[in-house]
Amino acid sequence: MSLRHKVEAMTDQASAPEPENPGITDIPAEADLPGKPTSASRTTLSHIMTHSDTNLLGTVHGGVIMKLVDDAAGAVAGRHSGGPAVTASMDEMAFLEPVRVGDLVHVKAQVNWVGRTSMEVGVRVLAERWNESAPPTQVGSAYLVFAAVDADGKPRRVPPVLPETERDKRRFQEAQIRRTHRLARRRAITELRAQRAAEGFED
Ligand SMILES: CCCCCCCCCCCCCCCC(=O)SCCNC(=O)CCNC(=O)[C@H](O)C(C)(C)COP(=O)(O)OP(=O)(O)OC[C@H]1O[C@@H](n2cnc3c(N)ncnc32)[C@H](O)[C@@H]1OP(=O)(O)O
Repeated sequence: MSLRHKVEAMTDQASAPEPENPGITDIPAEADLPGKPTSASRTTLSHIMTHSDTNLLGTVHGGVIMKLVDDAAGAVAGRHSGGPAVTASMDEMAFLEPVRVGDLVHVKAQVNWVGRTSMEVGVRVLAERWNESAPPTQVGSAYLVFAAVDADGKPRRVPPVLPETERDKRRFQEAQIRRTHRLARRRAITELRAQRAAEGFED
């Protein structure tokens, strides 16, 4: 599938009629998947940071945090979709405070939004000293898109997510904004590349 076709195949959640897409595992229209509440798959992954997690500066490596973020988000996506799901993208990974050896890190993840075969998972990273009773502080956040896949690695349908609280509803709406921006950015870049190629520029 060409990039242009892929971008155009990325549609918004369940609002538009389902386009033909032979790449997606076929589920009969009548077999509408029942929605799942946000809380059903919300997950927290906790991990104590040790010396093996540090970078050359002595603080915890960003890649260690990103691995935990991917793991927690993957568990949420797997739970929500009822099977395997793969990371399609990770964006807006923010590191707000350094994390240190001896910090107990909590990675909290939930499904913010779902499309046809993809899910946006929002993640908050909190840290607290392992031996103090002070409340944890937020040290990072990220948004990841996961695609649910079948045994052949092909995208498969995911159940709708049912936001429960006002915070869930706000996150759902914000995720739709990010989705729109992802699509617009990819489309603009694809069109720019096509235009440059048509004008004879070589990369
Ligand atoms: C009960 C069970 C419990 C299970 C409990 C399990 C617990 C377990 C815990 C551990 C969890 C570890 C989690 C690690 C997770 C990895 O580390 S996975 C490894 C890294 N990732 C990969 O290898 C993925 C490689 N990429 C691919 O396989 C394919 O590109 C993909 C992602 C399947 C997409 O395939 P495609 O042919 O491009 O399909 P396409 O129809 O165009 O796109 C499918 C959907 O993805 C979206 N999409 C595709 N690309 C992008 C992109 N770049 N950005 C945003 N969205 C995108 C599309 O918009 C579309 O969404 P919908 O409109 O259908 O909603």
